[in-house]
Amino acid sequence: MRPLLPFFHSFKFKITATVAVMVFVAAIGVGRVSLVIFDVSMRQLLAAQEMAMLTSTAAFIENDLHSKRQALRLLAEERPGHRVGPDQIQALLEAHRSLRDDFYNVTAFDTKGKLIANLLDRRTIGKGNYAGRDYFRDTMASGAGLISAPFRSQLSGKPVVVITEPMLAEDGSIVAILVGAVDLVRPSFSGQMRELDAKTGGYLFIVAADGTIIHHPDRDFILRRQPDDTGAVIAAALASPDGWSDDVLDGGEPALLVHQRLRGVGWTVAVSRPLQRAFAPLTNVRLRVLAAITLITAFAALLGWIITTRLIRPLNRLRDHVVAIDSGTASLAVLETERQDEFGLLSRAFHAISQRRDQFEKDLQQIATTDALTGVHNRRLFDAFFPTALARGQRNGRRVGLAMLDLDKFKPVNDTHGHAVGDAVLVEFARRLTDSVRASDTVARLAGDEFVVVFELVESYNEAGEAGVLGQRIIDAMAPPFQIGALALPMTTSIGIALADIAHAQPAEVMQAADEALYRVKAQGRNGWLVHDLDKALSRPISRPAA
Ligand SMILES: Nc1nc2c(ncn2[C@@H]2O[C@H](COP(=O)(O)OP(=O)(O)OP(=O)(O)O)[C@@H](O)[C@H]2O)c(=O)[nH]1
Repeated sequence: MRPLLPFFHSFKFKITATVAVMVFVAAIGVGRVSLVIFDVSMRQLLAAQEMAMLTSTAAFIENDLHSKRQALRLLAEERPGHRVGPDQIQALLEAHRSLRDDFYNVTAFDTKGKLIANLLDRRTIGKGNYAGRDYFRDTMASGAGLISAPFRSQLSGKPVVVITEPMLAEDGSIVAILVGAVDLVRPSFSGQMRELDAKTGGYLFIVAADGTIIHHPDRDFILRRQPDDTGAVIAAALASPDGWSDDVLDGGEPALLVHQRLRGVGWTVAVSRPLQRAFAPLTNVRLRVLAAITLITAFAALLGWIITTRLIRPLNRLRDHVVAIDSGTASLAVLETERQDEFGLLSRAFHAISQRRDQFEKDLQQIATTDALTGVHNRRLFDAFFPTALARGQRNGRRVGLAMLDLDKFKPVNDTHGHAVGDAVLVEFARRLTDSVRASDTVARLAGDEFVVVFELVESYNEAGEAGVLGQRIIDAMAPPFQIGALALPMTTSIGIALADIAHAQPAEVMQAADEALYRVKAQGRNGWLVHDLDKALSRPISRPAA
């Protein structure tokens, strides 16, 4: 399993995370703005709905009041005869008992304010005087019917509004005033209003222009003027003829208030709904928007992942190429792509850098393994190469030979002609040595005037002979004097050759054998070669005297 940490550090993950975060932020932003717009529109829509319902309720109440006035007016016009007395009016009222559908009670007063008829209770006739009542005085003064302000009835003790209608004589003078009382606790329109209350989850109330409550679901509020609990709501309802607001506190809770004024009577009908319930659909929408944002973000992350995976494919290929080149399973050529995008540029740049580095490594290798003076291999290369050459020979069944060479009497050259001439002699020696061996043989300078040649023998049945040929060829190559400037220096070399044993030979052993052979040639007068065969079958050291 791949470790998790590199995954989180991966370019793909970072891009995907960036895309997801950007989409999330954008979705949140768009979502919020949309929600605000939606919220405002929704509030306006809800308020408009409420207003439409309220308008129909207001129309219903106005119609109801109108029909009540109409009923009283018709009654007033049914004046019984020329001389109208209390008994006739009482009889008239009792003949229209259906008035109780519209009114809690209907009474009649004479022009002095004396009660002369009572549909509900005859016994009160003649008792009390109502001349001081506003509705009586105003009706007498104007000669026209009216709808009173709300008050508590002296007769019934109920909170009422009364509708008045003067009964006129033929000459137009007022004979009596008919008064229909509407019970505010049980008005005939209350059924309609209760229905409205239930529908809205809030409540409906009616308030007079002076703030006196005419209708309220809490009966204790009726006839009270702006009680503390609902004061703010009532003040807001009275503030304008009609409209809505959603920043009113009703009983400490934010409420949506919609209100409309009844033109005929100046009352205000209003609905108050707790905002939380009114805007419950908004909460649902918010949750849905949140779910949508989560889905969009997840989708964007997935899309980002897929796209990034596709986009960075060339980068992965480039990485694979670099890994393959590094492990030696591919050549630098795989980096030479035709792509024209950034990955193509990067790949070609890698190719150029790698080529330069390769060349540099080769140069470095060359410098590290070449003898600076003579240009042949140096000791470092020999030390690394010789054991592998031996092993390869053992694998292939080919014997390996090692010739160890040392210039004879080189010190006097230095001493006599100087170090520079000595250097030139070494260079010339190396050149002749290289020319006299096969291209497949390896020449190296170990130190000072010591050189070696590593060679693989071809004629396996006559290795010693072949080695001798090589030795002699080198001796012959050195025979002509070394021409160094004007100097012609006669130089010779001594050569010790060791033939490695195929089965067992170790580098040190072979080197020692070659060294011993060289020592023996030196001891025998130099300028010659000697072969030392390490093979058990050919244990007899073969030597040839120097020519
Ligand atoms: N010019 C020059 N001389 C070097 C260099 N390296 C070593 N030498 C000298 O090479 C000489 C090697 O001398 P030897 O091999 O010990 O002695 P020789 O005179 O060759 O005697 P034999 O080998 O016994 O014949 C020494 O004088 C070193 O100072 C070099 O790079 N350039």
